[in-house]
Amino acid sequence: MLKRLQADFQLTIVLLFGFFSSALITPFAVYRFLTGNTVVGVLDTVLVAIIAGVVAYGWKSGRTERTGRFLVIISGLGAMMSSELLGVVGVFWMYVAIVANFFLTTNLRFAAAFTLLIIALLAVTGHSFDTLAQMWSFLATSLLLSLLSYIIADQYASQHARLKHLATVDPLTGAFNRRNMELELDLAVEEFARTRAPMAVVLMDIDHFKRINDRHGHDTGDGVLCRFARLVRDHSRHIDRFYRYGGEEFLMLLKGAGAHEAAELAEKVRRACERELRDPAGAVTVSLGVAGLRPGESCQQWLARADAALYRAKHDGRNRMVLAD
Ligand SMILES: Nc1nc2c(ncn2[C@@H]2O[C@H](COP(=O)(O)OP(=O)(O)OP(=O)(O)O)[C@@H](O)[C@H]2O)c(=O)[nH]1
Repeated sequence: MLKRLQADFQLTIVLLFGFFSSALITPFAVYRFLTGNTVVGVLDTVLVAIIAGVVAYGWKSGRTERTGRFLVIISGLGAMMSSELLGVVGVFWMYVAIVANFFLTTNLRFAAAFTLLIIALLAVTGHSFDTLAQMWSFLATSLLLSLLSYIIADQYASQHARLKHLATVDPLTGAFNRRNMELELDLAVEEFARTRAPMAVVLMDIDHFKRINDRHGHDTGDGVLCRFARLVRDHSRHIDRFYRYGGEEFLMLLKGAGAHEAAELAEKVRRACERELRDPAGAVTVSLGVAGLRPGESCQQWLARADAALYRAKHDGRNRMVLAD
């Protein structure tokens, strides 16, 4: 669970929002029932149940962004409902909804548009306010809070993206680094156990790379690594994850693809390298080992089979792809 939260910060926000909003609304629901306000009590209970259901959906499906947007709509409608039913006392919940909206989704335009819509609806209908002064105060403070929340969320998102890039990407080749690879492979094994959607890895190793360094220098070696990384990206799907495993060894994780589909991609990459990857002395080739994830297999066992396949590709003469047993 911790690994998933570490990899998906948006999911952490969704879970925290779900937990704290339910924990805060539940005592109010009980209070409404005890004081005879059954309608609001029932609505609060339904709201908590919907939030819990949506958060559970997000956790199970992994569709964090969609879940966040559902929660934006639910929290906005919930705050509007409480304002309409309870009057100015209920309006306080609008402030919680406004701040939450800008952090539950990364689509800040959607958050801003929806927030402005509910603020406008509440102000225009005017039922929730006892005086015109209250309505204008709400309008001014809620718009100011929306603006500040937007600015902070926007700043936070760009800083988070920059830090994430630094922490997860290999600066030379632009591939994801090994730390990120280990985390995502573990998550892929968990996802496979949950959904049974096929997963495969392709382990790739540039042939005689030491010779390139020795003959032409380290900078030429670096150039070959970069061109290789670009070639692999050009020949893979945008959902495939490409990591630098170490040195001149790389790994591709293919979600939703079985071993044979992965083997086709690996063969495409091999042929592309043979055709297009060059050092000053001529063609540079690559060897590849492919393994589909099997039920009950651990991450280490999966990688060991891909590694054994790569070893066979090297042993059988290099510049070839081998599918693991
Ligand atoms: N230029 C460059 N070289 C690197 C980098 N990282 C590792 N290497 C070199 O990659 C070479 C790997 O050599 P080996 O593991 O012997 O493999 P190889 O020569 O490719 O031989 P085979 O894999 O058996 O075909 C070593 O000489 C490392 O110094 C890097 O970032 N840049």
